[in-house]
Amino acid sequence: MRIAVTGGLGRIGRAVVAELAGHGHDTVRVDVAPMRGQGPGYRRADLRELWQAVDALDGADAVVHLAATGVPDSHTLHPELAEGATYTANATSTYNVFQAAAVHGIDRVVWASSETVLGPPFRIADPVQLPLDETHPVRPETSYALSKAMGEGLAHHFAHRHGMTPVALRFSVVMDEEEYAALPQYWAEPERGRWNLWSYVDLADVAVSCRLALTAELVGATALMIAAPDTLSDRPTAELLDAFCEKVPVTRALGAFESLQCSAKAVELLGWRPARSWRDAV
Ligand SMILES: NC(=O)C1=CN([C@@H]2O[C@H](COP(=O)(O)OP(=O)(O)OC[C@H]3O[C@@H](n4cnc5c(N)ncnc54)[C@H](O)[C@@H]3O)[C@@H](O)[C@H]2O)C=CC1
Ligand SMILES: O=C(O)[C@H]1OC(=O)[C@H](O)[C@@H](O)[C@@H]1O
Repeated sequence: MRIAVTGGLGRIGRAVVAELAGHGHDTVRVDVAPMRGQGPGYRRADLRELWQAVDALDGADAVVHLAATGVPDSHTLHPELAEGATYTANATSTYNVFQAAAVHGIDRVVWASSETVLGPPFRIADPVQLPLDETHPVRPETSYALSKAMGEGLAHHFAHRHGMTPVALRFSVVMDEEEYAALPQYWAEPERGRWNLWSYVDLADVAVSCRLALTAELVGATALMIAAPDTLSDRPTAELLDAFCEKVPVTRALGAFESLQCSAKAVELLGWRPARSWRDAV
């Protein structure tokens, strides 16, 4: 397959391009950032412009859409303005990518949503229930999360109107070996991980989830949690729940260090088997 990878020069994009190339796919990196030695594997495009998205996806059989931004609040005295810029950039780019896919008759757009659509950092409200899974209400607390939730809404429209089968992958915080080495320094302050329930996902496993989502047999728009099966913490999950989530209902028995973000649906629908844990590296 010939696959356009938006945000292909970014951190996850580079891993996805390598994963797809390793499985015999042709890739085109679509990015607003310039790439030295531009060639057939790269198209520069600012996806906030529809015509640029349409040009960039010409000739692709499928899309992995990773391009997004989080504008730092410190860019302005009024953080609401930075929030608006983040929302507009991401919601518009995601609309444009879906619309460009419709123009070219591309059915499968695999794209980066986020764990944050379900409420992290949980400053406004606690989770409704744990572990988090696809049955939890979508309750974004930030404009970045709102832009991802809007993308999930757009995906349903494009599935309904054009028969597309978009797959939203709700990545947890993406980490790699370098970051695993730094983890022990946070163990004295377990409260720091509460904002996303001590969850993470390995970069290489994320790349595999994108590849599998390109060919999984799915109907309509799908959204899937993508998190490692274990927590980032050295403390058992039951202890974390007692200490930091005592008021949140827990819907089932959990393993000793089991994640509070459940990816069982991705395991079932994609055949995704997250293979890498910080516990093997530290
Ligand atoms: N890194 C993480 O922990 C998580 C990331 N995500 C999502 O995964 C995706 C990829 O994330 P990363 O690789 O970490 O980000 P990154 O910042 O390393 O890469 C994003 C890429 O998108 C490009 N880009 C931004 N705006 C663009 C535009 N208007 N047109 C074309 N290209 C544009 C950037 O130049 C960059 O190369 C993003 O959608 C992000 O929201 C979701 C959950 C967790
Ligand atoms: O890129 C980031 O840092 C953020 O991206 C996301 O969408 C993750 O879900 C969030 O928890 C990360 O903090």
